Amino acid sequence: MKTFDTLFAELGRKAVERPDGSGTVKELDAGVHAIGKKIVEEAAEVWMAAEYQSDAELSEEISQLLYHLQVLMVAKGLTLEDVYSYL
Ligand SMILES: N=c1c2ncn([C@@H]3O[C@H](COP(=O)(O)OP(=O)(O)OP(=O)(O)O)[C@@H](O)[C@H]3O)c2ncn1[C@@H]1O[C@H](COP(=O)(O)O)[C@@H](O)[C@H]1O
Repeated sequence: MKTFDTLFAELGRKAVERPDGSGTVKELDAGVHAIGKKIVEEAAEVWMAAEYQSDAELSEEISQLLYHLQVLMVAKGLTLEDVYSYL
């Protein structure tokens, strides 16, 4: 099963290798402003799912929010340690 750390490593590789068809590359190219908007959108979907949808749907929305947060981390050049140091 993929974890937060293994997904982050995968996204870092995508950013460097820039494979065709990667949604991550497309999102990175769109820039921090666009990524930030996606994060806000996904956060709202998490909120709504928590109030009105199933646990499975909530879990999926949370996974998408985590993904977009990771894309922002890659876009800004942050490492996992940068974030973990505040946990
Ligand atoms: N975990 C994810 C992941 N979670 C969410 N998303 C993207 O986030 C978006 C989900 O947003 P929405 O629910 O709003 O769906 P949508 O409205 O149809 O999406 P858009 O129209 O905004 O693109 C979709 O575009 C998904 O492709 C993800 N895209 C990729 N990954 C993983 O990231 C890795 C790299 O992916 P690629 O860069 O695409 O190869 C792979 O392991 C993927 O499984």
